[in-house]
Amino acid sequence: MQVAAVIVDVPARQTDRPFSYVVGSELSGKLTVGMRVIVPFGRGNRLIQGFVVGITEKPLAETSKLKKISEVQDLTPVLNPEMLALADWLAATTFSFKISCLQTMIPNGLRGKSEKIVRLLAPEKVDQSLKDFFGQKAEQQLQPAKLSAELFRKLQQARNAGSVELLYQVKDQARPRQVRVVQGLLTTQQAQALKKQQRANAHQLLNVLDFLAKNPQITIQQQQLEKQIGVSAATIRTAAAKQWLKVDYQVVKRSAYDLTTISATTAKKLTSAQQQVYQQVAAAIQQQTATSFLLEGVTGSGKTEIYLQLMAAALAKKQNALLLVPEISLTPQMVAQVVGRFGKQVALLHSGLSVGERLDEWRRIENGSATIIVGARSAVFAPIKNLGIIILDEEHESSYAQDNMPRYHARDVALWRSRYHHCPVVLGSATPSLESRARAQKGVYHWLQLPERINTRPLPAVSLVDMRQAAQTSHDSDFSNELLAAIKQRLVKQEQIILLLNRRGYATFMMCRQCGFVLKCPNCDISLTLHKDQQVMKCHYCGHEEPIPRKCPACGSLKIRFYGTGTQKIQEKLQKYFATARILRMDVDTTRRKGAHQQILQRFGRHQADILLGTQMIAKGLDYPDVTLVGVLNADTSLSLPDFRASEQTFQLLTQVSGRAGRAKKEGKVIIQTFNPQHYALQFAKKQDYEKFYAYEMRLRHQGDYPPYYFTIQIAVNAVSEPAAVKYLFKIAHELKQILSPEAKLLGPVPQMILRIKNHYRYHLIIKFKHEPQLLDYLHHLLEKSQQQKAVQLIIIREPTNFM
Ligand SMILES: Nc1ncnc2c1ncn2[C@@H]1O[C@H](COP(=O)(O)OP(=O)(O)OP(=O)(O)O)[C@@H](O)[C@H]1O
Ligand SMILES: [Zn+2]
Ligand SMILES: [Zn+2]
Repeated sequence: MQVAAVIVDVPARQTDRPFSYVVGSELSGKLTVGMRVIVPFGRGNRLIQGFVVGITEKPLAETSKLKKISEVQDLTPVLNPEMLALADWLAATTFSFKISCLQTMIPNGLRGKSEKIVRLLAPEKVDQSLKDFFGQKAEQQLQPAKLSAELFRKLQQARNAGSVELLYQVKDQARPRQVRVVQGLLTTQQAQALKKQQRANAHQLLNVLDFLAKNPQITIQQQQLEKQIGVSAATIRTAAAKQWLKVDYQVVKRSAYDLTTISATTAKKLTSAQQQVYQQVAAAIQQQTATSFLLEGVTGSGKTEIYLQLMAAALAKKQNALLLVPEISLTPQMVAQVVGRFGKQVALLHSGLSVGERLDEWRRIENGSATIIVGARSAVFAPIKNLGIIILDEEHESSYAQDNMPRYHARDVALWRSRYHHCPVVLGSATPSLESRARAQKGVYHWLQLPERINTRPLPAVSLVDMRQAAQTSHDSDFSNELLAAIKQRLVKQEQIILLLNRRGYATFMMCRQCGFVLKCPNCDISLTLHKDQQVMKCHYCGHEEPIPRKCPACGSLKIRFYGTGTQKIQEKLQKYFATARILRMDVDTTRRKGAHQQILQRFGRHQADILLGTQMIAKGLDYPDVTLVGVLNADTSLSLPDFRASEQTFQLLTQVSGRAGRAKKEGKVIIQTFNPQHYALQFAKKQDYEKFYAYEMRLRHQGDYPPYYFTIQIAVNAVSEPAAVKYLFKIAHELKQILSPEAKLLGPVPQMILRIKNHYRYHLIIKFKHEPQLLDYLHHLLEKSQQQKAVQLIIIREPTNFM
């Protein structure tokens, strides 16, 4: 008898292991490892999705108590052996549930959503309200939240009485896309005859019939007919009923990009500096060695062109290539470059795609019709076979680390896959993370450098404006006179400007000047941000919204003020200063709509706007020749965070955004406004001197026993009850003290920077260590035991991106 080991879709500690199911004879030969199945689970035998991770033969006697697989969802496995092995590794190293790892590897569209269905068994036994609920149908989807309490109670009673049955159904979230196509059934004469008889009274319909008759071979999308000839769907229905035309369905592939708008590009002749870098990596592609390269190249040094030619080298060997970019660098420019070079063999995976588009791209990768894959973090799991090279651009970006389970870093996964495929990895950045740079220095990574811009273009001159002094001469606390003058100058010369302000919204908090009251989120310990365009106060942590108060909620005074500055307010001010300037704003609020992000950048790229104002979204990857001024309104936002990486991230952000200026013929200039002009991160950013920054920061990290000198693990607990969280974490701290060696350091337990989010209290501790052979076992054991802690959530994060 065949028995399958199945990881079920119940993300919990208790169920984090394979369950055994009998493979019925009807499935024998059809089921293989890596397929999705539907299985009954638990006492109620509800149907849920699972992944087959093993199949064995067992004597019949041993299988009598086992449940049977209900359904197989795939004809071919969705997870190949590489992905299954990767999931094992990922679950173990990131303290994650196996099911979470498996699901991360497949597109959302294939993640089965379990639906509750109620079926009416005995219509004669139920009352009118239930009959109305079912209407003409025998089955209805059950969404308790959408039912009245009364109706829900009646359904339960009917279920107990046996007149209604409760079922579970698992469905893929996306299906192949189908469109309606139309084909004519009349000859030209027949269509003309109808016209004469005026039988078809609608003028447009006659045109349609005429068109179809003249093109007997054509099947045309109904939507297209509706748009081009202006015929309505109803008219087409009528015509179909009269057998004048035929309406059918056709499966079409959704596309992640529009090939018609992208022009082909050819390889540039590499400069000798580029050539040197290229040759070393190309040699590793040829020899199929899993070498890891750190490519440290200043902004505008031509890293992208090297990536493109390395991918071409892999293709020439009949191998495939993976290019990872931070979400926000997936700009129209990047897409145009890669698609322009490689055409329709490119697959794109990014969050702007619909569930269906993503699924179609994934299928193209899986069946080998896409050979070049470009995508953000999760694309590191793309089911590419025969990888020839992996490139991770802007490797220092924190968006490569996922902050919910599985808490993986795309860089680590890329390194794992490179070993699996025996192919090189290139980690590229103008400002590498300290970790990567330290590894390069130790020889763990092969270190490649591009110290100059293409054509020895100079890096832009950077000046710091001390906002403490500026306040004495400028009336505006957001804009110094220098910055305003520089903007004006560029506008006159019809050059472009990029402005960075790392805060969205209008004003960051509301305070009462009478009593000092600050309006906070009811669910989180954080003040609410004013969003003027939507006329609400918003919490940026939980999404809570409430009306803008007209008087103080505490004392009733009318003397309330909105303080702090967000992108909306800056946009308003800019427009006042420069009435005719065309300003684009790019932040979470303006890019929510699908494709909005692309549209904004396209308009800016075509020079249909003068100023691009935005949050850190605008800092990376942009390459526009007319941008000659970059302004940073408040460089201190990220500097003031209580985190050991605050300086590093500030330096990286400032260097990246500065690098947008003066990339072509015209000289670039950067103005950074700050209240901390003496801070080393700002001083080194001013000089754009990564080397000095690195040396200085490493010294501090060494003194403070921080990464990359120490490994770190964060243990966080969340609970509705604050004492429960505290008590649990102190118990863990106590146990840790018993097992850790004197060399290891324990920070905390302390409250996290924001103590309460979504009504959960958050405490954490940090372990810094070099070599603790017992620690990982203890942590796995701790997670195992944590299932008894129902009211407290335990989260273990290896190498957290911050200590907040
Ligand atoms: N070999 C070459 N000859 C001529 N122009 C080149 C060459 N290589 C790159 N360029 C051009 O130089 C500019 C900068 O290159 P690119 O955008 O690749 O830099 P980058 O290193 O990726 O920069 P960043 O880190 O700032 O994104 C681009 O406009 C690119 O087209
Ligand atoms: Zn008040
Ligand atoms: Zn909130």
